[in-house]
Amino acid sequence: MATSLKNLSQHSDTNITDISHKKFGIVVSEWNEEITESLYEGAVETLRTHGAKKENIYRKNVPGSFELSLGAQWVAEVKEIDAVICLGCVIQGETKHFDFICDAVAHGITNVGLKYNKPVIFGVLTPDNQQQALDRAGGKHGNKGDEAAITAIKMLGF
Ligand SMILES: Nc1c(NC[C@H](O)[C@H](O)[C@H](O)CO)[nH]c(=O)[nH]c1=O
Ligand SMILES: CC(=O)[C@@H](O)COP(=O)(O)O
Repeated sequence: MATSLKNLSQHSDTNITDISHKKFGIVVSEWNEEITESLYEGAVETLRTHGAKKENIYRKNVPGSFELSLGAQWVAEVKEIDAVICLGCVIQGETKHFDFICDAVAHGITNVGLKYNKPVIFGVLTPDNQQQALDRAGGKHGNKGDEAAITAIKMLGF
């Protein structure tokens, strides 16, 4: 279902796992910082609301979304980390660069989760423009960071 038809921050709180002792790594791209900081705030707020301890949430910055995969690997290889959330925003430009980044980061993040057998969540916005990004980073369509955090929690409960 398209995000425009649902809210990223509306989710069922039923069957949410006890995460009071779980440790989360959040990898944040510094490109489009205004957006990614909002995603980060949404993710942390959601984790804390559902019981995660502040001291169990670790942040790792990377320059851009293309670097999220390696950043996720550096975090996922730490055995104490239970789940990794990757946050970024890749905005379409004039060239195919957008496609290459999005493809690389989607595949890269997937491979890290499979390699380390732990949830590595794709919290990357891929909008056509800045307004679409703002709408999904705490705007009218909710917050992708919130959605990513809920996804991590649900995966820990499976
Ligand atoms: N244009 C965007 C980028 N570009 C930078 C790449 O992610 C990468 O850092 C560079 O190609 C060097 O490897 N990154 C974003 O996250 N968002 C963009 O809109
Ligand atoms: C997604 C990007 O890397 C973007 O900033 C590149 O813009 P352009 O395709 O106009 O070079």
